[in-house]
Amino acid sequence: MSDDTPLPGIVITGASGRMGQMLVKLVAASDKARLVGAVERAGHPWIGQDIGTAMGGAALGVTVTDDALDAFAKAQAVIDFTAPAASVEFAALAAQARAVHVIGTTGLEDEHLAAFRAAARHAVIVRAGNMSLGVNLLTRLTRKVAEALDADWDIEIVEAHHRMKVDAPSGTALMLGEAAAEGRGIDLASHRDSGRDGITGARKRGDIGFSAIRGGDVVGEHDVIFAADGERIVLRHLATDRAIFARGALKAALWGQDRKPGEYDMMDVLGL
Ligand SMILES: NC(=O)C1=CN([C@@H]2O[C@H](COP(=O)(O)OP(=O)(O)OC[C@H]3O[C@@H](n4cnc5c(N)ncnc54)[C@H](OP(=O)(O)O)[C@@H]3O)[C@@H](O)[C@H]2O)C=CC1
Ligand SMILES: O=C(O)C1=N[C@H](C(=O)O)C[C@H](O)C1
Repeated sequence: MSDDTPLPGIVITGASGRMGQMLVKLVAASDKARLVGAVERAGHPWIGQDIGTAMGGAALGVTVTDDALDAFAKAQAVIDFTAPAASVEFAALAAQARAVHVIGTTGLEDEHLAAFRAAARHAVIVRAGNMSLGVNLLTRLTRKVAEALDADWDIEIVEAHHRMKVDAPSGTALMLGEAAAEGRGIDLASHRDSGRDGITGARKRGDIGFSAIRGGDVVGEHDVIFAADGERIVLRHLATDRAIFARGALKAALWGQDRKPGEYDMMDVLGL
């Protein structure tokens, strides 16, 4: 007997971006979901074109639009790797359309998080600063190691990304920092040390330090360093292909179907 339930329809926002194009290709090729929309900002040169041909490939039968609500109304999920203000706007529209909203956007401030919280009263939001299996596992390991070590072990997080990245520290570095702080039983906000420059004074015991490298086409590299007198532990994740983030996001969009409204993360999706 065949199952006639249609596959979940997915809209990609920021469809011309690095992650947007990766997601368009992944969803269009998937046998678990359908690509039903591609959204870009008003005035973008791709508006009105088929997303496949705009990307330089075969037509995919989906026209790029700037009417997000109209696109979301035809979808079961929205995958959104754009910019903080855009993701806030999309969260309200996805909630209105009752579509699952998967948010990969980073560089978020408290005001953006509050807007997501409000939208999640009406719809499912799955958000993570990193959607890859490897980084989410690293996050768990970081928490575990931080739990086992006291403040004689200085925690430093070093990240490297491509020259076009606009936010620092990366969303992943902050995720790792939160996990380290949780493991140690402290609050990250009052122990965060990012942006050292000049005569900074000696390192403050118990702080969690962040350093960011930007250059070339680095997809994403994260080290969590636990440094004590005479020894160091380094936990490392290297991303060499953005497909890892796209695969995680699609998994989240499918996982979110039929869940209760609320905020979820990749730990929920991956069962970690
Ligand atoms: N959570 C994760 O696993 C990952 C998260 N990211 C995060 O995803 C985000 C995007 O990264 P990346 O793809 O490299 O960035 P890009 O700059 O390549 O892409 C962002 C896209 O979003 C579009 N956009 C911005 N504002 C709007 C809007 N209001 N309406 C519609 N489209 C809009 C941009 O259009 P325009 O060019 O016209 O501004 C652009 O096409 C970043 O925050 C990054 O840190 C990235 C990888 C993995
Ligand atoms: O901007 C990127 O490229 C990435 N952003 C995310 C982050 O800020 O951590 C995830 C990944 O590292 C790539």
